[in-house]
Amino acid sequence: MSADENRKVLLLEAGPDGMPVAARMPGAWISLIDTEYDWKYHTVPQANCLGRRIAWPRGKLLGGSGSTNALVYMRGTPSDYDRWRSKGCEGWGWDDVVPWFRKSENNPRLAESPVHGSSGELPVVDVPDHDPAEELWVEAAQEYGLPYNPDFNSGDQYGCGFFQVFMKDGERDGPATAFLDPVRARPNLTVVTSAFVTRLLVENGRVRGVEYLRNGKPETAMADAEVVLAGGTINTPHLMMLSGIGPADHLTEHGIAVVHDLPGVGQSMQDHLNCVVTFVTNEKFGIGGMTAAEFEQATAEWSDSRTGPMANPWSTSGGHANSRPGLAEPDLQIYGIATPHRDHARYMSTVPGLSMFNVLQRPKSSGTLTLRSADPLMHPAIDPNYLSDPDGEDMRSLVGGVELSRGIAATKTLAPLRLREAFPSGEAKTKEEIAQFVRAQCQSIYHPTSTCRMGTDDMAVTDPATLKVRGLDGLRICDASVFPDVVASNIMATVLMVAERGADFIQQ
Ligand SMILES: Cc1cc2nc3c(=O)[nH]c(=O)nc-3n(C[C@H](O)[C@H](O)[C@H](O)COP(=O)(O)OP(=O)(O)OC[C@H]3O[C@@H](n4cnc5c(N)ncnc54)[C@H](O)[C@@H]3O)c2cc1C
Repeated sequence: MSADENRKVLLLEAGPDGMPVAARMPGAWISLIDTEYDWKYHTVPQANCLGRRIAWPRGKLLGGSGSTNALVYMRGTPSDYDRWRSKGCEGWGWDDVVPWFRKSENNPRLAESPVHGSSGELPVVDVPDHDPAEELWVEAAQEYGLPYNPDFNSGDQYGCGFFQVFMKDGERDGPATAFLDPVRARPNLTVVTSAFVTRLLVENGRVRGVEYLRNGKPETAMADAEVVLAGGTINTPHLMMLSGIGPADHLTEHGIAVVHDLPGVGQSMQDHLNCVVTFVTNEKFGIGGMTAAEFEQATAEWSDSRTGPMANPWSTSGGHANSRPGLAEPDLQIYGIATPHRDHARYMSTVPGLSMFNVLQRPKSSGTLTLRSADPLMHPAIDPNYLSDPDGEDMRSLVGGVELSRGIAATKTLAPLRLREAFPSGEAKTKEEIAQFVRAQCQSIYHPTSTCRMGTDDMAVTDPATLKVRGLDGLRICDASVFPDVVASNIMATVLMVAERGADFIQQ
């Protein structure tokens, strides 16, 4: 937006300025969860997951979750965006969106491909050093029957291989470093960090500015042209509801004056659910086999030369597969992670091994985000309503995923490791026992979307032709909350595509 020097742009970010080392070091992203760089959200108790509250980390720093995530660059499939178009989002089909993906991409290996870009801000590359454990898992997945796929973003996701990442010279690159840092000195751009926006100021049907807290003190910023919300799937609808924009009955319940009745705000929420099957071995294998001294050495190597095991986010050996015969497209994204951890490495194993992720890519369940209170400091109630689809298709996919992991673990390629399936999935034999394991252990892979979804129906919040909030002047949304539904991939590449389009709409 600030490329046009006739515009003045104010960027307000709730998190602190600067990027901690753990955000820059690809192998350390997981250590940012539950820190001051995380909003530390949890779902409400999930009825179909034995009443568990499931962690939903969200990045709280410049670049948002794009500065704390696992670095995987993955687009959805052509059918995802064509479905968006057929749901009333004219201009958002695959052919329409490919140029916007290409615009921000700088992909040296795939520069010749008509669907990839080579001159954008975001470097999309292969991880320079794969661990032999990752290579072995990809070999095993091929033996199991998945074809090797050299480019998961070509429009055909099926198969196994190595995911590409947004990284430059061994360091994370992303929204903050690739897009913001290079233009931060522009005189028409002001960045204010530690600024927590608490309310939109609306007058006569037009958003005029925002109120925010800076170091605990209330401040106001007024916008001559417009306010663009990019707070993400949780915070954008939360802020709108706190400001009186949302379902009228719900706002009234919380004593908030209704400014604009928009029943779809906070509805239609989707997420990708992950079920992890862990296998252990006594062989020295992968990062799970590294000693504390070796870890220290790897960290020192990264600090000196940006190479070695810590230049790897440990999330790139994977693929897309079908949980059962008869599916038109893969319903699972799978990963072979070179350590047998639990809950995204919050709990580690005492011996080496493999974690095989099975991520439900096309969930049929959807949920809601609602207010707990009119206090902006109180977290909203996040209810993805996991595994609630009446036909039980979501559960069938994840049960199939557990069987798929077992199939890969049983290949001849992995036989020398003498893998043992760990507790608790190891105890689950029948389909019902596996389903109970899924209910007891599934977790989010942190891809929530669609709480202010685009569309033209009565429940749509955002106009697909402009990304403006429907029925209100001076307010646009540019984040994952506008997705009409979740795409079958990690979602940051699609968020950047939405942002490119949003910038273009503003320019017009
Ligand atoms: C741990 C983790 C791993 C992930 N791994 C991957 C991956 O490998 N690949 C991938 O594609 N996706 C991944 N994702 C998902 C992806 O990173 C996010 O979905 C994506 O970044 C969402 O972008 P967004 O702009 O919608 O929101 P966010 O990235 O969440 O950005 C919102 C920004 O707004 C700020 N903000 C919010 N509310 C306010 C307020 N009231 N006032 C001021 N500022 C505010 C936040 O602090 C944040 O900086 C991961 C996510 C997480 C959390």
